[in-house]
Amino acid sequence: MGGNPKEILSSQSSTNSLTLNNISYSWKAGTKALDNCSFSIPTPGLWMLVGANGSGKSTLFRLISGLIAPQSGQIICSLKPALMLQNPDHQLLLPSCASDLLLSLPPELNTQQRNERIAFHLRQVGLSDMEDRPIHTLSGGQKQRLALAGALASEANLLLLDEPTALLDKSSQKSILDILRRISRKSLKDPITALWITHRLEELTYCDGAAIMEQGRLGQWFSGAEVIEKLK
Ligand SMILES: Nc1ncnc2c1ncn2[C@@H]1O[C@H](COP(=O)(O)OP(=O)(O)OP(=O)(O)O)[C@@H](O)[C@H]1O
Repeated sequence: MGGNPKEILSSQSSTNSLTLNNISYSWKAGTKALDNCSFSIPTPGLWMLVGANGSGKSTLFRLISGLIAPQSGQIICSLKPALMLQNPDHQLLLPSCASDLLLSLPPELNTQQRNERIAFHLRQVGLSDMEDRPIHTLSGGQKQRLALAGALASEANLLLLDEPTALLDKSSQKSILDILRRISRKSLKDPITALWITHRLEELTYCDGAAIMEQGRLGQWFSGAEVIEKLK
């Protein structure tokens, strides 16, 4: 997919973790989904995107994750991305929690290291000792947390979360938000950078910054409270 010219750069020397310069993308059907979109995420943290249906948010995530290539502009990314979707059933593949996580782990680990990593990532998302649990017995919220554990097991440090709580109740929503806030804290040794698309405005109270997507462009970063005020 994609066209000319396209350029995705990986840069360890970049001072920003993720920068997009003048990215445009039109789907084959002719829809211009992104139109000269530019922004930077300067530090790790939990960053949220809001915007009307069709404003280009999911297309943006497909570009950052490398599933499609920009038709013009430049993506500079020094992080390893992982995409998380609304419905965890679209991401979980194997029958048990441990076997599913195994798929995401780096291949060079030995058995003991794999088991330790699986236990660690399950603990990280509040699913301690659930290695042998069949996935079909998990609640929707637990499945979404397992999908998150899979992203972390793959050593991704840029999580692209496309409405990850859209199908969840309030309590499961809060547990995912709490985990994301915890693993993206700047005081950690290796904090995660999370970009989170939401239509649930109450979620903006959890973020380090939020921006509004309009007609294929992302606006400037504000606090979550400021964005809630603008959208009222
Ligand atoms: N696979 C595709 N093929 C063709 N057009 C697409 C495709 N995906 C998205 N589009 C179009 O690109 C535009 C932007 O869509 P996109 O899904 O990126 O917006 P969005 O902001 O994520 O919307 P929503 O909030 O509804 O998820 C829309 O006009 C959409 O119809």
